[in-house]
Amino acid sequence: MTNRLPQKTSSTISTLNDLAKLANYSLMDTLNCDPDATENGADHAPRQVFTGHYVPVNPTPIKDPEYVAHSKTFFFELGFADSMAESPDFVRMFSGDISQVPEPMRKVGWATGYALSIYGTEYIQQCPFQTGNGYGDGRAISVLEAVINGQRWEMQLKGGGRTPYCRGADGRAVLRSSIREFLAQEHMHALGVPTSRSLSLYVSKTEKVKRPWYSQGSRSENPDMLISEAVAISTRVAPSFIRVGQLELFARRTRKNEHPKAMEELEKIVLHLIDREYADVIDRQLTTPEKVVLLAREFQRRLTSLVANWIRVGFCQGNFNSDNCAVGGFTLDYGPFGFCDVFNPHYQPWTGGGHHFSFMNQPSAAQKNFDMFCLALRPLLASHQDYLLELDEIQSGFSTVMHTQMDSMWAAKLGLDLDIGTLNPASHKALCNDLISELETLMMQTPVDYTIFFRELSSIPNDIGPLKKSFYENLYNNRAHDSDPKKRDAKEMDKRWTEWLEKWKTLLNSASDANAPSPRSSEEISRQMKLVNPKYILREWFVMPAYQQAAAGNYSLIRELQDVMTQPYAEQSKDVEDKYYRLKPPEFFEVGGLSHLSCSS
Ligand SMILES: Nc1ncnc2c1ncn2[C@@H]1O[C@H](COP(=O)(O)OP(=O)(O)OP(=O)(O)O)[C@@H](O)[C@H]1O
Ligand SMILES: [Mg+2]
Repeated sequence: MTNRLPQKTSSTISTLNDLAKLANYSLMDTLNCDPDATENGADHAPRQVFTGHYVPVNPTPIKDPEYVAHSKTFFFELGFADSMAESPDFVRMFSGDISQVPEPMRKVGWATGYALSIYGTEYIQQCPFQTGNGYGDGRAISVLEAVINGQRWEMQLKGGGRTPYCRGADGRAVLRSSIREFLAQEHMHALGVPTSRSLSLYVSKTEKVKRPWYSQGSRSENPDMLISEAVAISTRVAPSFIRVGQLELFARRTRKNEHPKAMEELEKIVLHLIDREYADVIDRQLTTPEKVVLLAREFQRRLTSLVANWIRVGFCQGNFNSDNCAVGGFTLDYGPFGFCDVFNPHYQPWTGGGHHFSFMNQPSAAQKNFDMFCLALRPLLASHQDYLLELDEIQSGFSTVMHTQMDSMWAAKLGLDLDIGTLNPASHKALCNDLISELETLMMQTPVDYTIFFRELSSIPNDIGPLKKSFYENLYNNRAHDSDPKKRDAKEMDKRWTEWLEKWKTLLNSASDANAPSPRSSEEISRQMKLVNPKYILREWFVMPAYQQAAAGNYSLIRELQDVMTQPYAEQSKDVEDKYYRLKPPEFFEVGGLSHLSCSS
């Protein structure tokens, strides 16, 4: 199994038959199948799965599927013709009916089991059997692995019906949550943040399910009604969908010696993961312990970089459990996520998510997932003390690596170069750190719109006038009652902002002074800053009208958001700017479904 298989050289895939020729099922062909599974994939009732890496299971098609959207960008990257998205056989397959797919595609999909840790604590009670054997892809079913232009991709239906891991739920996703995930994945990709991708989205014209949700304008924290919503199937695509929780499942079984093949299954999944996600950086010839240590180092690099990127763009993964943490190091599961409007380190879009998964705590949440990942690898190094020590070292170095990533992320957002050859690099770094921490305080106290603030700063304004476009005056006025005298006086605040701006400029200038190896012009700094500080962000109050209109069969806002949000760094038209480069209107604060979500499915 390798990612470098013979492939089609021509990049045009115009029909499902063209795509079928690229099918290559590495997971089903090399990993262990659950021996208790039914052969025909009609395995939809909740049950315990004791062994094996996957359960063959057929998706349940949605009734009367209708095309909603496909990602033109991703189709283009894959070499897919746009016309395919609405062609009957493609629609049939990606709305859940794989009974007629052309060979060598297979007429059976697969779901995988995984374990759950929340912020570093192992859970089994969410599993209805209290054993952890019922937990896994409850409504995500993979239907294809294909090698396209040298890259292996797995295509997975979300909302594809019940699997043995459904824990009694319906296996469905509703149109609302599917639109959110569909738009967010492609937006994140355009922002330069590693992510699963969106392929297609189809809705049922006739099939509905009930979900708890908020009544119009509700300010309550939890949903106050049940609504009936159309079901949808979106297809997401990634090199693999292996999660930290998946490694944990096999490691826990190994630790408890649950069955004779436990260790073998753990090793197999880890080696499979390396082939799927790390083949370019981990040599196939190495021994397992050597590979494991390299894997830990590389995953740590990817994970810390991912989280720094999340913070760069204002993204919060409100439910960063180990089962929502892809070991490939990309963003996975856009359920209780959100992009912050107002900068708030404690921002958490999901009411059930808790402070541990809030915006600025994501580095710690990532560390907890990394700890669980390392714990899962340990059985593979049990008889190799030296490698175990190396793993320990990597694990304990997490916060240092994370800090370095965060420092360079903030420096990039501020147009600063941490590594410039000034006379005293240590004092330069200390000045940068002071500047960043003062900025955090100011952004919080004012408060500012995170995206607009950094975008305005990217124009390197002469005074704080342009930055004030990002100030939430209404919130500021409310805080005028605050007992802290520093916050009481708007003039005092302006003064602090002005001082901060001056300090920032001094640092910018020192970075482009004559002593620097390659001084940068202001234009160049501004241009670079605009490549890391997006102008357009997928704010929840942009998405809500899109899914509301879609529920009435109008998909035009989805298309508009696809256009705008896949060029987040570009200066777009005046109309787009007026509509999408704006502070969050006061009436949207504290509104259920907009400012916070209680569940996402
Ligand atoms: N309607 C549903 N039917 C069956 N299983 C579900 C349903 N909703 C969620 N689940 C399962 O519950 C678990 C936790 O839910 P979570 O919200 O993280 O999932 P998700 O958004 O479906 O998952 P993911 O994107 O991580 O595959 C997942 O294993 C998921 O498959
Ligand atoms: Mg999930």
